[in-house]
Amino acid sequence: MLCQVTSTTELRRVLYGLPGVDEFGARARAARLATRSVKNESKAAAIDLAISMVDLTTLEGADTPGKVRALCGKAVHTAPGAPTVGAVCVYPDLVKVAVEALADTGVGIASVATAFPSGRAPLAVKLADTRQAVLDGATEIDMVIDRGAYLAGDYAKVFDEITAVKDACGDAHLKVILETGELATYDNVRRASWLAMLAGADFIKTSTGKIQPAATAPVVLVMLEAVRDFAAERGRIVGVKPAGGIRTTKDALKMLVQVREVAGPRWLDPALFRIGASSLLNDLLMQREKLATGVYSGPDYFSLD
Ligand SMILES: O=C[C@H](O)COP(=O)(O)O
Repeated sequence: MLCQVTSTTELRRVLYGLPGVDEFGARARAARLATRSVKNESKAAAIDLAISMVDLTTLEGADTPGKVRALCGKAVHTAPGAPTVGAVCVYPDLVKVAVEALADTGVGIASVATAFPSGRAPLAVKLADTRQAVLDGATEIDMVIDRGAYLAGDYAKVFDEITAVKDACGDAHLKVILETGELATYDNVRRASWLAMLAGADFIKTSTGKIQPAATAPVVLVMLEAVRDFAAERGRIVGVKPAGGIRTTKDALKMLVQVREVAGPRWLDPALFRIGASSLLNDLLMQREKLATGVYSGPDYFSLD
């Protein structure tokens, strides 16, 4: 089975051949799944799984080396007996700081190369940004697609950019951010998911966290369907990363239910599902503590996200 397409004509044929998304159906199914709760006896394991899936993120203009070091400390020392997070996610110029702070911890180092968050830069600049981040030690690259080109129907340009960035990644994993809040329709979300996967994405990611709406339940559902169908039709497993506005344990656990029910249990693994979040970890740790001791320790007990 072919994972990738070999011509622009084939790319358009595959993308236009995708069935349209039943918007009402997607919203209704997402809402139905959101009413399902994780059973109490499985909750502790689900919270630990969610912790291991967090891409602990700081993407502010005011980020400092000290802030990144503190974030890395938190990524590793979550709570006694708790797993580390999946990765920290930082701007490219702070990758070296994270590499030093996370040496020998097994925590991934993700970086938002490619002129994040707008993606508005010449390809050569995006490739240089990517290569430098990888050279500095990033193990995962979160690239943004060119939404302008996508919305203008120039799928070949978006495809070529993703394949070029994938090439520049070398051994680093590539997460492709669709910025679904700017794609306007669920059909676009499905088509952009397929485009990214055909171009070689290791993960498809909803959002930069800078645009609303971000990781809504129906959008995540459409993307989970896309990776499931892509695996069935093309034989390659691609991960999913919702990001943006995910702040509570309740939201994270609802996502795990969606993952299991829509994509399948195989995706309940940090190698295939991540949650990009700047302020989710504390709530996961608080709920974990509450489950173990019966009492809330309060937000002051934990360092700030
Ligand atoms: O990639 C991750 C996002 O930037 C995080 O967004 P957030 O600050 O809303 O959690």
